[in-house]
Amino acid sequence: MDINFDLAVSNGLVYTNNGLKSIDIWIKEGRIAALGGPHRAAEKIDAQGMLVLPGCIDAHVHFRDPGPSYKEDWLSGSTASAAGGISTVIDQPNTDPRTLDRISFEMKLERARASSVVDYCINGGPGKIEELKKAGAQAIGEIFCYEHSDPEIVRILAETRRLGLLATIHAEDGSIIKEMAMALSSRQDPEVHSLARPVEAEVQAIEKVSGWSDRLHICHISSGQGLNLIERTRQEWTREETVAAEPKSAAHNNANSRLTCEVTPHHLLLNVMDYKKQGSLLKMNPPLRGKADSERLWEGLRTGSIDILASDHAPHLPEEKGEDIWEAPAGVPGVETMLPLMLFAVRRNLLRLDRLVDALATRPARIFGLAGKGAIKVGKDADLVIVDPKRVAEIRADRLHSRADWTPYEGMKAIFPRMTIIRGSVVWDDDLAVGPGYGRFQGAQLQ
Ligand SMILES: NC(=O)N[C@@H](CC(=O)O)C(=O)O
Ligand SMILES: [Zn+2]
Ligand SMILES: [Zn+2]
Repeated sequence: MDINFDLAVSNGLVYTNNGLKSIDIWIKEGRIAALGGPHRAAEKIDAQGMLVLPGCIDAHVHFRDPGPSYKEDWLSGSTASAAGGISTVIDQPNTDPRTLDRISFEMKLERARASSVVDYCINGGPGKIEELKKAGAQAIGEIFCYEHSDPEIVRILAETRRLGLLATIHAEDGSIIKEMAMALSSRQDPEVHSLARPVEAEVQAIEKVSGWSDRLHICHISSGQGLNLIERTRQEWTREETVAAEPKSAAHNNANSRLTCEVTPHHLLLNVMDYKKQGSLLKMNPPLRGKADSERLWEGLRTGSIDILASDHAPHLPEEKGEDIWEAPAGVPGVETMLPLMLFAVRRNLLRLDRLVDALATRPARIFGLAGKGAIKVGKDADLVIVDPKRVAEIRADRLHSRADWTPYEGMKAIFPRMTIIRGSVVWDDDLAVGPGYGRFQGAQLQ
């Protein structure tokens, strides 16, 4: 028999579109070329006793490069990703300079090209949207609602929609935050951050943007009320669709796929009570809420009404975060711990494995238009995560790879992947196994 394939991943329990199967994966030229054998391959990875999942997509990371790269850069951020089973990231535009036009986009692209070890997409901010589209922006956003006036947001959403791009929204209304912050300015306890950015700010922003566009992705929802509003809006949009003269058929015209949303691990696993132990380290936007909110978010993730998990990996150094609660920068790291924490959640029966794969691979690939990614299927990129479901470990910041150098999940149990494979090459095997720049741009234009 000829050696037809470059690599075989054998004897694993493989997550296919038809469920978990004991099946061998045959890889050629970076793609999945066959499922099931027998065939012959130049190299073989024995995945006996392992789960083999599609490589995960983190649709929301802040890699700080170009910009304050002492907090993170493309190499450190992508190494953390690979170690956490993330094979593709989508980077956000609030870098320095902000990614608002072709020049700043290309500057970031060049840095990612030189350093990223995982595949990547780059979002454009609400600047020169047409230019950003041509440069290969995956989506526009996250659009920080609290940074813009209502008419500005209306204009940004209209232009984004006209150009056929997806608008991703950081839904917090600025006027509510301003008012609350003023009223609370004498308080110094960390909880004040959650009070100054109340649930109403999230609800109000979602309410507004969903009246201004009919295709939106809401980032990092934090509250039960926010989720309830998303669900109600989908129902309204569905009713409008049913009475519309032209029946809409394509999946993208369905109200459920026109209004999508994401949740972060921190809004699921942490709540305002955790300020007691971690104080201003837990300052992030949107802020932590009560336990009832987290429970409602878990429920939304389980039912699929929350489409995807995304980390909102927002690294800052602990010494910066320890400042006065009003002055501390907002954001927590999370790209490396997301899949491991959620695999442990599956073990605890908080989430089903099929929903986890849907939320970290299938749906992000669909929502962000990554046709070659998101499934173990012939023809797709051979992006695989190999997991030993029995290997439970405690999270320790000194074993993680982000320059942030701390984690809000210290001591929590998690299941880190054994190996991450991207386009048929082992990228992570308890250590980095490729050189800087292995990752490839997944944008529409410049592949
Ligand atoms: N989530 C955060 O608290 N901070 C993010 C920005 C953002 O996503 O809002 C950051 O870039 O630091
Ligand atoms: Zn945000
Ligand atoms: Zn963000």
